[in-house]
Amino acid sequence: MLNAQTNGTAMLRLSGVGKRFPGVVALDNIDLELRRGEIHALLGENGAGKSTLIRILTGIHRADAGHYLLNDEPVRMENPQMAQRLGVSLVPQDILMVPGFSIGRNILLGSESLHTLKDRLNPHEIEKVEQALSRVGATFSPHTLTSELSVPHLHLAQIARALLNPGDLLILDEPTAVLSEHDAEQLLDRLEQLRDQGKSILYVTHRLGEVMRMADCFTILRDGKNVGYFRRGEIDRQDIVDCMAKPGGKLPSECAVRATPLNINTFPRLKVSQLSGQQFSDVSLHALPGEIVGIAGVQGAGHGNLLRAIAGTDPHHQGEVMLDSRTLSPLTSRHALRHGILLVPADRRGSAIVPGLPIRANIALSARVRQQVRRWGLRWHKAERDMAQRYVDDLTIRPGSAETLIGSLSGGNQQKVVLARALESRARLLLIEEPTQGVDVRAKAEIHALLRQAAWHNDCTLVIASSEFEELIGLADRIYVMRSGRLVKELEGQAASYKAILEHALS
Ligand SMILES: Nc1ncnc2c1ncn2[C@@H]1O[C@H](COP(=O)(O)OP(=O)(O)OP(=O)(O)O)[C@@H](O)[C@H]1O
Repeated sequence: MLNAQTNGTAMLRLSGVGKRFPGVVALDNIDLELRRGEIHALLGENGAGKSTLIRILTGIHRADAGHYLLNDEPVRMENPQMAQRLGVSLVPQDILMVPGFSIGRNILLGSESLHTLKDRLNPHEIEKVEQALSRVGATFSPHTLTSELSVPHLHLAQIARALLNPGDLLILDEPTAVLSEHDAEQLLDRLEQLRDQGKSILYVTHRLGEVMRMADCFTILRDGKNVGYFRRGEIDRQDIVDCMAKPGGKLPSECAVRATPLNINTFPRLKVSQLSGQQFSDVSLHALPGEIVGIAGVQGAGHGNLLRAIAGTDPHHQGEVMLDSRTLSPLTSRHALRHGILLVPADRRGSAIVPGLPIRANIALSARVRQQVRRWGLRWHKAERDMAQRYVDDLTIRPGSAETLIGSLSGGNQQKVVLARALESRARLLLIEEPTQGVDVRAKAEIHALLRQAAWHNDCTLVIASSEFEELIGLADRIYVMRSGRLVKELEGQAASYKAILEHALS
């Protein structure tokens, strides 16, 4: 066990680490020191090299160059098991769970008792998992199958797994990207406790508020290079953004104003009446043509389930959904899609990309997109390429060619491609869960600009479910607050403050 005396000494030292992928230098000559009892923020735009560095530290990738000292001993991390043995714990960006197993088995994977029958945990193990789950605020049972849980719940379970027996070096890759503010807060408190116990924490996030609050030092990567190391107090939020951005890059304006006001006397594009389904009940709401409507809720509030039911992907028990004054019956995903309702789910990377296809083909996976780029009824490759390249440029997707395989993009850049597909589909109603999870500050502003453009200029109605309330305040014309499966408040204009949303979402 570490003690206060060892705090501040180096736990890990990297020098000259490099990694190349075909056509990309992902990491170039990186030096990094992680000290005991410190939270070290690793920051950078999408594609800067953060996940690659983490994969090297945890034995998932091998570095092409450089040295790695752990506790002053040179190591060559052969695989993730070795990293775990040496006390390096990881909360990955993607969900890494065995699909048919219960959450309990997934959390204990590799350390279950030998006497345990298949998929049966003994009472001691169940208690251990329950404690691990409750430590991160999760309320579901250890027996729940992974297939029954939402994406945020799966992430919470992964965090619980890493915190069960955290090694001396804990690495977290965007752990709060899909968590509600409440759960994120709880995690940050827990990390501060672990730091006080002498653990070293390497923390990757695009939520700069989090690291401004708790990080002791910051390393900033840009295009695979280490462009800055700062101690707390030496740098503020704006300096970080400036340091992360490529020279000459500019954030799109976030404070745009709608050119023509919404016509509140027109018939709603979407009208939901007394809809009940899995984890929500008796929901009535409406959205006008060209309106951006937010549904705010903490994780588990049911806002994601509601969106999926409106899109016909999840079943509903009662109530109806009308699009442009026509009742959608039957309310199936195929039917909804035919009428121009498109869902962008939270698990975009898991469910919405084909890794072996280029960006261009991934955007054109949607039949609605393919219709836009046809000539004389045939697929028109040039139009498809030009369309995809436009999004690559507008959303600064990197590497910057529409022909790049999507599987080789960083997580945030993959998210941008999935959103590009939704925007290009020219839907009448776009239902988006957590539109900017895992994307950097610049891309966030770019995505907001494109969403506004879709609503204001292309007459698309947007319903956005998010647990990031500040995002909704900046983006939505009106916000419904959802709590425990019910809409509890509708807020608009000045009344839609962060405090008001939080009060209704939690009380
Ligand atoms: N398996 C791979 N094959 C080819 N290129 C890759 C692979 N993994 C990453 N890259 C490339 O390496 C660079 C760094 O990617 P990385 O995932 O480390 O970025 P990141 O900083 O973690 O981004 P994000 O914030 O979006 O997660 C990117 O240009 C990416 O396209």
